[in-house]
Amino acid sequence: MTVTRFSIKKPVVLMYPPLEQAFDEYEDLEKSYNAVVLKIDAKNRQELIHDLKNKYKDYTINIVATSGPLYHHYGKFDREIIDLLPDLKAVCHNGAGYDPVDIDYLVQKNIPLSNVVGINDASTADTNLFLILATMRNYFLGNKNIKANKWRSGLPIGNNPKDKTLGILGMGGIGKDVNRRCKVLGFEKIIYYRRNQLPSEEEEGAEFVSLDQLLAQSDIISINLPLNASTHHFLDREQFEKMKDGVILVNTARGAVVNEVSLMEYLKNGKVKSYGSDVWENEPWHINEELIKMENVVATPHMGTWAKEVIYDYEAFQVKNIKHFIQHGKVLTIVPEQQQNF
Ligand SMILES: O=CC(=O)O
Repeated sequence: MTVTRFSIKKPVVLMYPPLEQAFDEYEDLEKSYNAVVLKIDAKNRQELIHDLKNKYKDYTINIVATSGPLYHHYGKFDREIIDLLPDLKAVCHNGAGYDPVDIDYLVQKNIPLSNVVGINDASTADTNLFLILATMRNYFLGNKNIKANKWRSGLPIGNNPKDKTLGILGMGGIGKDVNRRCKVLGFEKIIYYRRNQLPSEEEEGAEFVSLDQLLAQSDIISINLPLNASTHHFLDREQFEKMKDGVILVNTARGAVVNEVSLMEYLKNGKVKSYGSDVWENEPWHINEELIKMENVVATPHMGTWAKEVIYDYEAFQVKNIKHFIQHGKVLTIVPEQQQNF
């Protein structure tokens, strides 16, 4: 297939690495959409800035394909980088959470940003479920014990979901999938908090409560809020004080939704019994080592979407957004901050 009616005649797509799976989709972008795909190979932010000023200076880069790992290599896709791209018309992010991109600056510049919607829900909820069970039943300590030839010696006894209340903080796509999975585990009650109550068919049996009620009633709190300016350190001392003694926290959202320094105090004094998390403030290179090494912390390195099928679908979805923009001058899944403008 050759697409002929472009709203951008000679699209140039700058790609932040790494491409893991959907090579065929990117090839099609080059073949059928007449696009030039530039794959960044800079080793760090300084090199990237140097390349944008020199190696790529003669390209009219219209679209940038960003990804979570870009942040690991180059830091935020922010004003400093965006200002080096005078022909930029759209940014298509390969991820549901787009905190590695400076959305405020894109809003100011009227440049649309798309993210990936829906694809990561089930896979992240699976990780959530793993962390809930690992923390409630101490499977992670059991794993350590048996490898040290200690069987159950010194292994604290776990708890079942029976008689327990699970609180889901943030009931978007992932929160809803957590609810579906946890319903079969036999919790006494599943409650949730979000800005607005969901229609009952989307609640699927979970009960809408206020934030304070959720903090006070939950035995396990599942954190499923996106990270943005209003959710940064959403859980801090004030909220920990309102929780039940011995509460368990599980986080597959973003590390910085929790103030990790305060959390450590509450993990040490036992108010928080354990913390299961896939996400960390300042991941991946500057995570709080003291926190991840604590006995009552189950830590995984952001594996919520780390499944071959999800990565392929993410990349293919990103390409779909790019193609749509090339053809129609619009992205398919504009982020909430820009929904009124595009
Ligand atoms: O963390 C995963 C994502 O934002 O897609």
